[in-house]
Amino acid sequence: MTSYIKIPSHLTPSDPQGSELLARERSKATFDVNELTLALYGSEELSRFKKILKILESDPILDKSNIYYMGRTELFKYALRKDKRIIQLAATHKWNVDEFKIASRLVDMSGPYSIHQSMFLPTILGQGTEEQKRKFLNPAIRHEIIGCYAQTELGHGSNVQGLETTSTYIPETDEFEIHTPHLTAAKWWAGGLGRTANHSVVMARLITNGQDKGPHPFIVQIRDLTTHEPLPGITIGDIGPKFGFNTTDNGFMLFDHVRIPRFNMLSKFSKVTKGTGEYKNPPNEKLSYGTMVFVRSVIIFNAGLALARAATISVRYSAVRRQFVDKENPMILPNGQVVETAVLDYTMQQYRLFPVIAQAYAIYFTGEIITNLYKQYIDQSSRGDFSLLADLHASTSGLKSLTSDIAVDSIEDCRRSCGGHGYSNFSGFTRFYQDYLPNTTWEGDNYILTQQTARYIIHSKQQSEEFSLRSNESPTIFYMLRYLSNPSQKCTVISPSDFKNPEVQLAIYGYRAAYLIARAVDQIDNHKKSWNSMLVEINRISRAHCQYILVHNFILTLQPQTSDSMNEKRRILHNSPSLKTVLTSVCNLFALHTMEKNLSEFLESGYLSPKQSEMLRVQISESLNEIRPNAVALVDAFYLPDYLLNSALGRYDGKVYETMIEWASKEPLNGITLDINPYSEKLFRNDVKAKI
Ligand SMILES: CCCCCCCCCCCCCCCCCCCCC/C=C/C(=O)SCCNC(=O)CCNC(=O)[C@H](O)C(C)(C)COP(=O)(O)OP(=O)(O)OC[C@H]1O[C@@H](n2cnc3c(N)ncnc32)[C@H](O)[C@@H]1OP(=O)(O)O
Ligand SMILES: Cc1cc2nc3c(=O)[nH]c(=O)nc-3n(C[C@H](O)[C@H](O)[C@H](O)COP(=O)(O)OP(=O)(O)OC[C@H]3O[C@@H](n4cnc5c(N)ncnc54)[C@H](O)[C@@H]3O)c2cc1C
Repeated sequence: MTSYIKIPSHLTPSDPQGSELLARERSKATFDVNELTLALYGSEELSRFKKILKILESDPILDKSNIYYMGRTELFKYALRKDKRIIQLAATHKWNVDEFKIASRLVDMSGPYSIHQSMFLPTILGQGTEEQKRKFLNPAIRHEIIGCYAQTELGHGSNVQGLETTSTYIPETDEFEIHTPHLTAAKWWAGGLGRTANHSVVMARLITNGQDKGPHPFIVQIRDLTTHEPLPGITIGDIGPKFGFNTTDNGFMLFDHVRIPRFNMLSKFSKVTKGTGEYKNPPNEKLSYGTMVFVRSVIIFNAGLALARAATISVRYSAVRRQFVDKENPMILPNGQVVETAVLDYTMQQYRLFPVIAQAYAIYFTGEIITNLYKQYIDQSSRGDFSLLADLHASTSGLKSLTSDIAVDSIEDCRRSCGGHGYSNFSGFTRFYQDYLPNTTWEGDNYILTQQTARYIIHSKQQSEEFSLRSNESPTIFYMLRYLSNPSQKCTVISPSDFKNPEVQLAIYGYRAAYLIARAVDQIDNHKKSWNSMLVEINRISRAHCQYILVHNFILTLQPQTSDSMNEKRRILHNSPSLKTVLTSVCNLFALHTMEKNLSEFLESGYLSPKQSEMLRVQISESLNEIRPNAVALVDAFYLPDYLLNSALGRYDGKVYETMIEWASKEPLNGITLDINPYSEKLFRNDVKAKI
């Protein structure tokens, strides 16, 4: 890339250098970073990760050095090129789906093919018959056809039952007719639809024999495979500039009585019979919503990665950035020189950043557990057993909502913790934050999804017989019986360090969730409160329940397990006392900091007393001290390479200032000739001049 300004090469940052500061931090760690990385990824995934990183880093098409200076159209073209390149590399190196996912994660830019991979393929895989998979899935995997997922409409997104696009069965020709009856039925937002896709999953109301069977998925070819023009009767466009996600062409689409073969209704679960138009019910009504459950589970895992990334940038930068001399405890170099204090040493900075490290680990572990639960569901459902679906839907909905909310808030907190440089694109936060933001809205708005979780829990509580039955089976609500059976219990903490006891933590979280649930049920059942009037409480219930799950899963991950049930990752963790010690501090911080942030609910239930809440704060401060020497090592363990971070502030080598000035010198604005004379005639084009 061209440098437009020559920077004097003899200048270096004042001592100590960033690399020296980070090296010092790393030397303080009480555990082996490589060991923790292995415990997070496992040896197989880590070696694949390293192999793929090497390929991507050295590929000129996937070079990221220019992207901070690009406008939307240029960025979109870059994203298209990089999407094509990943597909070519996947073919050359024979990557499997997991390797493809690693590459996409490292290249880190949504693109025109992203929704093809994340929603179009999974929908056909999950909802298509074997014949449909042969026809659509195989060419789609080879990217011979490119698809999108068009569910949301201009007038409806959250309310899937309210979708207006129709798909009417025509027995005479054995076809469906897809139609947009109103402007509000225009498909809107579908990623990849605007300029790229030639096929789409279209969620439309199935009408057969005059009966409306509600939204179902259909495969519709939308563009000509040779000319790439929209097919007759279909109007398509890009929806225009957005808050972020501008490397993807989100589109709109209108249908004017477009015919597709009956074969194109994805029919793994429900069918329409040739000629008679008879409708065969699915085994579970909500199976056509299956792609959303899958993507929500991925969003939970991704929230952990997003937090890890935000924490890595801000913790490393805070170790390099120095401001003021802390007179009571000055930073002294080996040569005796007193220097300004690293901002990471200020307790306020620690209080802002270390909980983000803890959130990343907590959500990462729950993400793994949910991914496994999803796999278990897929396995069982392939044998016709859908019993896990209700619980999976409830937990993925609430956790998707909670974890993406946490991530959005913490990414912004981390950005702000980097001061002014956090506002520069070179921080690595700008597009990362903008592109992460829609996770709180897509795949179900976060407030709406909490209603799904709370309703499942409330129903379970209302039907107490079924509740005790379900609570034995359900991995997510078993705690409630224990606390509901004895509502006058009190928290046993008598000194701050008692808060470190996992049993105590679980009891506090369990009691608070059970209390909120019981109170809401009382309001609904005995005071006849409407659902709408209870929405704020309902949101609280889902959050309380999901926070319990996060804490429970973290504790579970650290508990000794039988060696049979342990995979390689857990074995590494359990065989290393130093890893367990540091992660126990991280787990405590997560549980206690989250408690403090929601303190009013814990106090209100009467389980925790004001005196105990004071002790809680003392213990949080203690946990921050425990984590301090390991802060940089804990983020290093996430193993997020510079190629992914693309951040001047979060570089592994700490060369923050050298990179800032080098990247600034490449700003194209520095290279253009400007006429700054306010009276210059050249400012106006002739047509504009004529109007003056
Ligand atoms: C080399 C190989 C190359 C190949 C490469 C492959 C690479 C693969 C890579 C894959 C990687 C994946 C990565 C993913 C990354 C993530 C990026 C994602 C990008 C996403 C872009 C955005 C897309 C979208 O947003 S699509 C649109 C999403 N829309 C929504 O989510 C709408 C939200 N609304 C709803 O879901 C519903 O309307 C709802 C749930 C709010 C209400 O539904 P309802 O029908 O009105 O139902 P209700 O009356 O409330 O409930 C009735 C009953 O049904 C239960 N229920 C509801 N939903 C479900 C469900 N989904 N599943 C199961 N059960 C459900 C509900 O609980 C009720 O039950 P009962 O109470 O028992 O009656
Ligand atoms: C970047 C991006 C990419 C997307 N990609 C796709 C895609 O590829 N395919 C696709 O089909 N869709 C896509 N979407 C659409 C997305 O799924 C919807 O925007 C999302 O489901 C929210 O629906 P909505 O826009 O209708 O919000 P609305 O439901 O209109 O929400 C507006 C407000 O009303 C509140 N609200 C609504 N109903 C209730 C209620 N019952 N109780 C309480 N509060 C309520 C919500 O909380 C929210 O605050 C994408 C969206 C974005 C931003």
